[in-house]
Amino acid sequence: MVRIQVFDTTLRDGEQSPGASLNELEKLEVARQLDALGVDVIEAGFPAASPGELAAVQEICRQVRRPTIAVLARGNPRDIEAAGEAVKGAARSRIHVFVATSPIHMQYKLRKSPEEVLQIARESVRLAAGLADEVEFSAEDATRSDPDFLCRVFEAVLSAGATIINIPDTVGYATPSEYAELFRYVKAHTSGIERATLSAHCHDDLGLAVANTLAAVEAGARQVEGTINGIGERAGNAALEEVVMALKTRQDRFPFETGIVTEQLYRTSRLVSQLTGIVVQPNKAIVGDNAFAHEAGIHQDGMLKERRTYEIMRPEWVGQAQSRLVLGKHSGRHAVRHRLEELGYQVSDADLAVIYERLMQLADRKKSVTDRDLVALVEEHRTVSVPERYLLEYFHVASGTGSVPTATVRLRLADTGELVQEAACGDGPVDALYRAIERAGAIRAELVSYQLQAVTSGKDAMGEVTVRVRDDGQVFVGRAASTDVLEASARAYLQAVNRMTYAHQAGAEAPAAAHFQASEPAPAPASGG
Ligand SMILES: CC(=O)SCCNC(=O)CCNC(=O)[C@H](O)C(C)(C)COP(=O)(O)OP(=O)(O)OC[C@H]1O[C@@H](n2cnc3c(N)ncnc32)[C@H](O)[C@@H]1OP(=O)(O)O
Ligand SMILES: CC(C)C(=O)C(=O)O
Repeated sequence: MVRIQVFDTTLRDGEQSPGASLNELEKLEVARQLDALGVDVIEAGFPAASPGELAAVQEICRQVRRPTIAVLARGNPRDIEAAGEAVKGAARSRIHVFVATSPIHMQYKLRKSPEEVLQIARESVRLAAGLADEVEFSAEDATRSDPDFLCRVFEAVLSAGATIINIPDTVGYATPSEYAELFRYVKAHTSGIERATLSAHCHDDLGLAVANTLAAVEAGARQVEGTINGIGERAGNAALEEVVMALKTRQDRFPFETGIVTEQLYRTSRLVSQLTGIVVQPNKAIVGDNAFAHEAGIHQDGMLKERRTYEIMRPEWVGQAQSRLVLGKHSGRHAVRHRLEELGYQVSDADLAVIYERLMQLADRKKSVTDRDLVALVEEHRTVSVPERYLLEYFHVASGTGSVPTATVRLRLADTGELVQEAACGDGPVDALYRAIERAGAIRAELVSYQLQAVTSGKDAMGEVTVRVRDDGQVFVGRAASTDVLEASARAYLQAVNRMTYAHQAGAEAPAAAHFQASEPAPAPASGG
């Protein structure tokens, strides 16, 4: 199978991302990881830029021996000699010479005529050819260059010793069909081009870098250039992990192989992100945290039945741990049941219906629902196993500095359907709430303890309230969780009271899990709350 060469320029073009500069040790660490990833060429830097850059490249050449080490140079003797000096210790070296060929670059930036540019390109490549194992030539801004002039330049550099011809879309201007057409044109109109490897180097100004790279491969490119996480000048370069996985996943379109150990992609992405400080967006293809996460119920159901319904790649292929079914307001019952089973809970359809409804209410209030949230809902539901006499219809609590906490509560009495409403003041909002509940339901219970704990962290964390009430020497427990701690407090209290009432009515003890003997050491009662 034909092999596509993977040219990684994270340490050169990637490092041109604002704020992404790496020191010598960091560059070496990335180079080692790129070696483990299996790239064919590491473009390690631009030696003429600074003595530190030159030293970093020299160290990479000494220590990273499998891949070819390339360095970039402008078309002038100073840059090319620095490049030669930098890579002379490499196991296999490449000098990458570039000269701009578009009218706008030649006229305004280089201030040179096309003939002068052609001459510079030829002489530079000739000089470089004597200083490294191989020379790559890039016609900067090729996609805005005159194609016939481009072919003349390529013929000149091929005869001067270049063996890799790069056709960069420097400013991310091309569309996929145009870029492919340019490759076909160059192949058809440049004599000697068949001896060279054609290379694609795309920028992402219009978000087309990966698409353009793949189009170039279809049109004959046999080297792809890019960076990890797509970092690079301006909007960045083609993301190598995306290019490589497109080639691997769509073998029907791209019957090629690469030397990439794809299982190393995620780890490489994390390292580059950590060292450059450039965060990977969660929805980033291949290496983003959500790349294999499914939130919508229909998708989750499909995934559970057959993962290929919604996944074209396995997360393990790219080194991501596993697919995730994220619980949230778009989740369906299949996914909730599945997660519960993974957490060790077998639930009946009726139980699932209740837990699902509570989960949806929670998801409306909370950005993400965690396993701990789900467990809290299940535990709360499991303890609500007696008929409820008092049902909470409504509550309102007013409290603040310098005011008397006041609560209004409306309960429905299950046996008669009657609605009862009362208000009360208290030492604190919870106290006021509990007094209002007691009045509305004509309830007599001694509050033994009140405990509030956060189930998860963050501003939208669920608070879980556990309440113990005592009557006739027996202690009854109620527990409820909600993002609103007052709501959790009201529901937990009513749950304990409902159990107590049930125990009295039935003339028997409430279910074992639902009460404790009075002798159980209980936490101290809440004060004021
Ligand atoms: C498309 C790309 O990504 S190209 C690579 C970009 N990378 C870098 O620029 C690496 C970091 N750059 C640097 O450290 C510095 O810019 C250096 C050391 C390269 C040059 O610094 P300076 O000598 O101060 O020049 P400066 O950067 O201000 O200007 C660039 C000069 O190079 C010239 N130049 C640009 N490209 C080329 C080229 N391919 N061949 C020859 N000359 C070139 C410009 O015309 C300009 O020349 P002038 O001074 O005669 O007008
Ligand atoms: C030097 C070349 C390859 C480049 O980075 C570009 O044109 O974008």
